[in-house]
Amino acid sequence: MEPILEVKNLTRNFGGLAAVSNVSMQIMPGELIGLIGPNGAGKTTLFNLLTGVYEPSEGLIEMQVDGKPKQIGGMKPYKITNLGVARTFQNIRLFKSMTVLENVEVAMQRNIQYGTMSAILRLPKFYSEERWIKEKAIEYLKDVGLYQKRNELATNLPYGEQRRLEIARALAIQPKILYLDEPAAGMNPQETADLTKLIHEIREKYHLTIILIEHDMSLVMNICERIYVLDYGKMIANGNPEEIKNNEFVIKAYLGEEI
Ligand SMILES: Nc1ncnc2c1ncn2[C@@H]1O[C@H](COP(=O)(O)OP(=O)(O)OP(=O)(O)O)[C@@H](O)[C@H]1O
Repeated sequence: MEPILEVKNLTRNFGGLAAVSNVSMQIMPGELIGLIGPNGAGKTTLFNLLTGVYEPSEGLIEMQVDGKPKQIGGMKPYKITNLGVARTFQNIRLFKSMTVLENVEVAMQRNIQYGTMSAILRLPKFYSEERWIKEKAIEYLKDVGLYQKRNELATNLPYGEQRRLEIARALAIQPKILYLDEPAAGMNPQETADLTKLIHEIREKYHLTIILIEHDMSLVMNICERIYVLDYGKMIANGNPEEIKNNEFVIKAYLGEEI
């Protein structure tokens, strides 16, 4: 099997600072990967490179598209989205004055505008685009457990549910790869446990490859099969949770912190 994503010697400089420095990664389809590292290690910058927000200073990002590797480093974000890449953000980005359902519908409409939903072309004529969007949006809301709240304003949802809504919006892109930036931030232990279950469920149902940045180590160690560790822009380790917990470079990088 070929990797769905391969990062080769990726570097991003900001002035004199290499926020991401000579990073390489190989991600297989269906993997659930953790990306960890102390504050300022370069995790968000790496996500921004992978999703087209930043252009690489050096290096390649190759994604498997139609059976061959395509260089996506430096492509516009919407083009990368089109290839089946979705993300959620550290600071939640919902349309707060829209309902929960409308938030997902809007994400789907955008996707259609960009022409990625070829499925819609195969619909019978009487089956309107609008109806199809609504049905799919409802399905995503059911997936994340927000169906009962579909008519509430997004802004009125508790924090943990807003994060779930972000995941529903990301699913509306119909992604192959899903990046989650600190999905458990601000969640209580019960919400975090529910989120863990949700991440597993959506991975199975939609055959996703998931890469998540997370400071909650118990979550990372619990659900990730493999973990990459960044420190000062460099990838210092890569392995399964047990290997990472016992890695001397990782222990040093997190000195004084609980791993
Ligand atoms: N647009 C930018 N311009 C200049 N410096 C930047 C920019 N974005 C990030 N940096 C710097 O790059 C380094 C890595 O930052 P980044 O936000 O990627 O780290 P992080 O691992 O996501 O941190 P955290 O866990 O605190 O979110 C930091 O030193 C940061 O100040």
